Amino acid sequence: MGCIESSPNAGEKRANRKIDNNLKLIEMKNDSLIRILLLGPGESGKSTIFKQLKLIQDGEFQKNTLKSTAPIIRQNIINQMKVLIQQANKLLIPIQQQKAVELINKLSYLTEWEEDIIEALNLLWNDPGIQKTLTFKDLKFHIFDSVEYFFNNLKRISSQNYSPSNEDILNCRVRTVGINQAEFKIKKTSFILTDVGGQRNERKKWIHCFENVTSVLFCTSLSGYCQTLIEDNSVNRMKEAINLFTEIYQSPWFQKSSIMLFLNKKDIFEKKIKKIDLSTCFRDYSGGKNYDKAIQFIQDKFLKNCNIDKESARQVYPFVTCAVDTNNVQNVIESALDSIMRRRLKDFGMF
Ligand SMILES: Nc1nc2c(ncn2[C@@H]2O[C@H](COP(=O)(O)OP(=O)(O)OP(=O)(O)O)[C@@H](O)[C@H]2O)c(=O)[nH]1
Ligand SMILES: [Mg+2]
Repeated sequence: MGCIESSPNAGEKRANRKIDNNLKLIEMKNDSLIRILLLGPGESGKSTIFKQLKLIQDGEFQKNTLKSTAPIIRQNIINQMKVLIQQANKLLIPIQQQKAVELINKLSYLTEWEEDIIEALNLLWNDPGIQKTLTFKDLKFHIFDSVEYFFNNLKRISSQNYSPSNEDILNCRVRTVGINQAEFKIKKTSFILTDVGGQRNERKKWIHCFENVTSVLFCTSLSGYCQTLIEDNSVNRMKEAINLFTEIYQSPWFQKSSIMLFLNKKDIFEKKIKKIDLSTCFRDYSGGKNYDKAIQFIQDKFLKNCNIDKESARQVYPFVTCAVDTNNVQNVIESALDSIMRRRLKDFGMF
């Protein structure tokens, strides 16, 4: 007589599923570590996100970071004042404090500031000519986004025992040359994060980090819609970022990677959009100086070349971010990590 095998009851099925899932989890853990690659054009905020993750993980910046960043911040300040002086001359805007101009123009790399330098910087920052020149930033010339932040904190930064605050470090600008990598553990998820230089000449090095990427975190500056590239002042920054994003999305390297789109610098964008219409960049925009409409329009422009409606296509996860705001980055990163983990579980057939 043949033996009829009884089919498993609901309890057994549940138990089997649990074993299956546990095996898949082990397989998934063994598969490889999560690798996240920060990509995007220059000055979009990649390294600021990288710094934020260090801060979120460790709770504070290390002493050697504080020590090495202080002179860079002071150099940022001197260099940006030189830019303002040069642009005032170019725009034929008179500067009253000519002695201060001479002193600042003479300076090269400095680690300490003497009293006369501090005074010259103060006088120049309050000079009507420099303030007038500043109103032409973006439209006529480029200057660091953090220029106002640092000059508004000049008194503290010029003090003798100055040690940078977390905010100072996050606002400090150092162009990335080459590749930086670190391992992080946030919300029990371990991952390797790679930060690269975004300016055009740096992008040649990107290919070295393209293998086995779980997720690409593409950073773009929302405030770039009225700016041109440092590398080529005939190219609009936002248009360059959209082209780059499309290239990354379509690249064969990332066909299995999830893509996070960080529409960054929302704080700067919020102020700028009230003054400069988005139609200066996109003629087909007609939403006026409205923050939400403008963000939606930009997001659609980035996603227009991604096949997000098609079933087979990969998901792009857009986030509107402010990389200098630790709480915002923490929330966004946790949510991005959730999406990455969910996507991995799906890839391993677990839901
Ligand atoms: N206000 C504001 N400033 C930001 C934000 N994100 C970045 N910045 C500033 O923008 C500047 C450029 O940021 P980085 O993180 O150096 O840009 P990056 O993408 O790493 O640039 P590269 O290294 O040249 O590729 C820094 O001074 C940051 O402090 C933001 O959301 N808001
Ligand atoms: Mg960088």
